[in-house]
Amino acid sequence: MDLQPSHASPILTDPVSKSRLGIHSSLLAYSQQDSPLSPGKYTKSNSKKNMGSLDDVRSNGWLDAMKASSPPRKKSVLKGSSALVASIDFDMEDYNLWMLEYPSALGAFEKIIDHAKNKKIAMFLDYDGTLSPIVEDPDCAFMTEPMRTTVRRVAKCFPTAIISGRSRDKVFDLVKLTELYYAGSHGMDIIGPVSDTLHENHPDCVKSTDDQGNEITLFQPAKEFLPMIDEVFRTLIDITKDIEGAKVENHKFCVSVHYRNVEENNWTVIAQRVHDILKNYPRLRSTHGRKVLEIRPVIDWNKGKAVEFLLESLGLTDMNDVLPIYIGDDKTDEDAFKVLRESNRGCGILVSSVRKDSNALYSLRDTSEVMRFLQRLVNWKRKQERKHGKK
Ligand SMILES: O=P(O)(O)OC[C@H]1O[C@H](O[C@H]2O[C@H](CO)[C@@H](O)[C@H](O)[C@H]2O)[C@H](O)[C@@H](O)[C@@H]1O
Repeated sequence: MDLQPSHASPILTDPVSKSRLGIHSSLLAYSQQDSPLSPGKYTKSNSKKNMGSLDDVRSNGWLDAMKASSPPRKKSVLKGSSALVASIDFDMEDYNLWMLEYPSALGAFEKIIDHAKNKKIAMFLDYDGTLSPIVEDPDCAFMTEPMRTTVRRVAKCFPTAIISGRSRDKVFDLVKLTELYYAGSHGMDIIGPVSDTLHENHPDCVKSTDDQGNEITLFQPAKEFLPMIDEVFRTLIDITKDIEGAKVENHKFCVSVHYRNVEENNWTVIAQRVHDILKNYPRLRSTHGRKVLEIRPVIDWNKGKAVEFLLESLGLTDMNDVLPIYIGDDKTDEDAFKVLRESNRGCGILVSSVRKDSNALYSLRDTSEVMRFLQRLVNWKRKQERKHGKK
């Protein structure tokens, strides 16, 4: 199977490589750590006096990453301003060139479904920026009703999971669909179907029942970090409370520190404070999302591992029978794109209206294109079923 567009895109180096973090490899596997830690024993000191010099976040690349972490707003076209019109034309040309490397999944739809024939599609969806547009207030990132209906239809046709950086509960509250599986906290909190082989490979899986009484598997590989995350969450609330616009969210196994609504000249301050707090937590690390710093446990687990886990729990690991499709917009989705690309199965679709290097194979411009792509997939599936006499 070759789903690769003719111009293969450059493969990213791991944005959170061990060497860049400067973390000893023994810290990477949660299973190698001692027994669960209790709150209060992680920090050496949270005092602002103890903080490093302001050079830190500038020299280690945090500030540059923060500035690059969300597409710039489109400038409004001033009538008569030929310079601005020229710059927008250049952006379009640049985007169109980029699309030669990452063709539109709508344009390449026939090619994609050609590979889906005689295969089971497994659908993986990110939430923010994929199913709901990016908005100023994370609490107001609602899905439209047409998108909800579309995702419900997708889930009726194909096994479907949402893999989000939000906590599982929060993303479920926003999506409100019981027809799918959910993985919250960047895949560190998964509810999937029951599978015996899964329990052999992941002895930490817990069998349980959901609210509807269905048997489910609960997998939480960072369980022992709960008290630490809770403690760092409270500390981060405290050290950012004087920064106007800063917002800290507790996502159970990770914490988000938002700076979207913080004046840009305060980004150094917020970055430096987070950076200094993390010096006291060697078992936590920070990654960059869209105008957000994500604090998470240093464990060998991410959205890519969550995709593999869910495929296994769905009994869909046979490469020849299955076409996994993953749609996402953010850096954390790159781990999932990478898993699909490196195992040469399925396809990653990056949602972006600006050029970005990615491990995805295809692109979609925005959430409305995501909805159109999903609708076309549902229509194609129903046509297939009618052709094969299924109701
Ligand atoms: O993995 P995802 O489902 O994409 O979650 C990633 C982060 O999404 C949310 O933040 C982003 O969307 C917000 C609403 O549009 C926006 O205001 C913010 O600037 C974005 O970073 C969520 O609030 C984060 O906690 C997630 O980690």
